[in-house]
Amino acid sequence: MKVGCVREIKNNEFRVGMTPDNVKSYVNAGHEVYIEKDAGVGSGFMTDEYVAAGAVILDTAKEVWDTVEMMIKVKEPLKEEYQYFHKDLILYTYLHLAADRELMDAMLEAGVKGVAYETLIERDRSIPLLAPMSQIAGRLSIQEGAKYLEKPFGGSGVLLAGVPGTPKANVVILGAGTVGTNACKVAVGMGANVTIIDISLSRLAYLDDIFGARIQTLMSTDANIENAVAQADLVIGSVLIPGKAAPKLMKKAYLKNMRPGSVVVDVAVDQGGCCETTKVTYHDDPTFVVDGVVHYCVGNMPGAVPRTSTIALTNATLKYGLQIAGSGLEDACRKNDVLYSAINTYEGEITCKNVADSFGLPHKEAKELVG
Ligand SMILES: NC(=O)C1=CN([C@@H]2O[C@H](COP(=O)(O)OP(=O)(O)OC[C@H]3O[C@@H](n4cnc5c(N)ncnc54)[C@H](O)[C@@H]3O)[C@@H](O)[C@H]2O)C=CC1
Ligand SMILES: CC(=O)C(=O)O
Repeated sequence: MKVGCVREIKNNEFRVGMTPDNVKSYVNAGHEVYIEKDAGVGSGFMTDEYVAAGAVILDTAKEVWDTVEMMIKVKEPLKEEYQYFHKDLILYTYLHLAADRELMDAMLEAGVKGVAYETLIERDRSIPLLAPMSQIAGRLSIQEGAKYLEKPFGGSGVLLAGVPGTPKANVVILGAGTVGTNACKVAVGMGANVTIIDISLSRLAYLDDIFGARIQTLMSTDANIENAVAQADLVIGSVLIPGKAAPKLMKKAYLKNMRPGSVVVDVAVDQGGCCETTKVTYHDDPTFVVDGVVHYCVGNMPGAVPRTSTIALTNATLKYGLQIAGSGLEDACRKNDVLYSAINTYEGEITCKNVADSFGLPHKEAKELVG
């Protein structure tokens, strides 16, 4: 199959869909690989490394889009990229369609086969193509939160760990999955008081086992969230219902109970965010203030540490990408039925129930359409 990747064009996005090592794996498996010139430079992968691995370098994104049968990206395509969509194109990337109706409509209109990293669910219910970026975003969320708590960045001037004789900062984490656990690890490591909230008691029990008395776990109820947030210096939004728009757990009214200069980092912004006041921000202007509370809502947080992120992401995407390229999407699904869960759009139909439900639209099961 002809596969390839282009340079990401989202604001301050420096990750790339394929490393030179990935190229070698595809070439060794008999595929042709096309890479846009300088696509990997932001992650420290130079064009001559791609050439040495066996890639054909093309000067423009258009040439790559027009050549490949499977496009391997990182972020959802932006409007400028919709012109390259066509029937039979396999688009293998993060899509987050529940937060982007325009993209979904463009993909449906063109008949694109959209394979979304974030909805590929393995047999053990893990989300292997989301997990590495969630690990990174979870760890970054505390780092960013700590920064925006600093007074010169608009924060309340609280140090997460405090010092002897002063209160530690209170960190409240909404969602105890991969982002939440990684945020918890860093916040505990930095010496903050951590409260973590989830609807899954088994998940809370797991965290209780891991962190013991160093954290407080709470069931996700409106009352628990409202009370915890009122005491919080830093709130991390990290809930997910795969494919679906995030539930708005953090109400606007709660902000008034928080100390001015407290910070909300809504990592779940890529699924629409779990705070009523969330709106998408970008790395070059990442925060805004509502009712005195600083909001950080960057949808591509791992793009800030692209070398680590690209390697972590492609470690996970390579295996499934080779399966799709090796047999074609349809046959690859028959051989590994886990792949059906990643197909969000297929020849003009929505094939992910949670995406369809987010817009009140019907869907068809990918298995029925693909066969
Ligand atoms: N902004 C960014 O750059 C990035 C954003 N993300 C996003 O972060 C979000 C979280 O991802 P993961 O941690 O990997 O998901 P996950 O599936 O590992 O964890 C989500 C957790 O949310 C919990 N949850 C669901 N509904 C809830 C509710 N009503 N109350 C409390 N908890 C609830 C689930 O039980 C689960 O434990 C996703 O939207 C993901 O796309 C991930 C990586 C980067
Ligand atoms: C998960 C995602 O969308 C990202 O890493 O940018």
